[in-house]
Amino acid sequence: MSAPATLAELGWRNFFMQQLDVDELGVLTPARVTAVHRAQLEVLTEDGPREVLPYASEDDPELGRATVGDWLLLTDSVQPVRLLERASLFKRKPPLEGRRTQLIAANLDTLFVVTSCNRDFNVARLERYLAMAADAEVTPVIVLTKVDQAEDADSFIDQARAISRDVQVEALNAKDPAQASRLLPWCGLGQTVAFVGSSGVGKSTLVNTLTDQAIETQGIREADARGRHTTTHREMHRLPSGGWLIDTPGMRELQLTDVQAGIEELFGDIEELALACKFRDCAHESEPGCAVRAAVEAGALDQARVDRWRKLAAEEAHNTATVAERHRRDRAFGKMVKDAMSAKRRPDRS
Ligand SMILES: Nc1nc2c(ncn2[C@@H]2O[C@H](COP(=O)(O)OP(=O)(O)OP(=O)(O)O)[C@@H](O)[C@H]2O)c(=O)[nH]1
Ligand SMILES: [Zn+2]
Repeated sequence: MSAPATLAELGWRNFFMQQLDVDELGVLTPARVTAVHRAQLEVLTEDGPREVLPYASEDDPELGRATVGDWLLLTDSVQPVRLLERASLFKRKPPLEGRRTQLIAANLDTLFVVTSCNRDFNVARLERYLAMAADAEVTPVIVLTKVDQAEDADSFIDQARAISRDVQVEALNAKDPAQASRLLPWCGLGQTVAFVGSSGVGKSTLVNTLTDQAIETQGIREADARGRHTTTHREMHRLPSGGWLIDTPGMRELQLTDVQAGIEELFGDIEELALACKFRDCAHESEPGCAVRAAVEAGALDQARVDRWRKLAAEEAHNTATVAERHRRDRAFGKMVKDAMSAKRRPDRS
């Protein structure tokens, strides 16, 4: 797995090549970012892995920061020369005003949107994922897992197909290598993919089946030069089929992003109705003066849509809380590191 890869194997293509001047061609080394840390980036070049300093373009400090999947141009120095324009980018607006946009992953080719043929299946959520993929300029593929456990897998497949004619749907048993291999056409040489979907839908199972090796949730164990297994921080992993899997916390949280905007867009009519409920904290169940229930009873509103809206809104409330909580913890940790670093640096300054 740590054997050097050619540029093409790393995902290099004309789109990136064209961004180099003739005089840069022989001099600068293209490098793909495989992990982002506070103080350094892990990259892969044709000659193997390297560590360089984080990079931010002066022209665009907001979006011009190198993230996982990005292409950088290097000299022998640890300071990258330039960030190449991206073919695609997953980013996320910060939940708080004034904070920087979070860059999640760059230069993905395919986003596998995974859901199961069971209660996880949710058309609205799928639509939201597809919208995110479109926004990032990445091709989405809907993957329906657990067909082996569903009595009526066809009805899920039909519903998924009905969402968009432009989106391919693959229905499979994630545990069966022969069926999982139907995703291989998207995971070929130099292709970069990622999996998104709720917890428990079979993302790890699919990756395991595709890589035919045990992958721990915390990190992928890769053999080092001596054949020892070491857990690396790498966030971009090579698949045996020649593709690259991007697996980062940000990617895993993608489902939670900008959900509020999505809910407003998909269920704006219901949210508006809810404003007319007698009680501000109306659960739209048995409260008197519930405008939402009244609309359902009058046949103006579909109960199934109301249920979907309530489930999504509840999920969003839960997720926002957990993300906010995690960010609080991250910030506390970040501060601790910063304090420790400045304590170490202080003697040199004086
Ligand atoms: N029978 C069957 N079981 C499946 C299938 N896909 C996943 N499972 C099982 O469902 C459970 C959850 O699968 P995971 O692969 O851990 O789900 P995940 O999406 O990675 O979940 P998180 O790591 O929490 O995000 C495991 O016990 C799998 O064995 C499938 O297609 N068929
Ligand atoms: Zn109500």
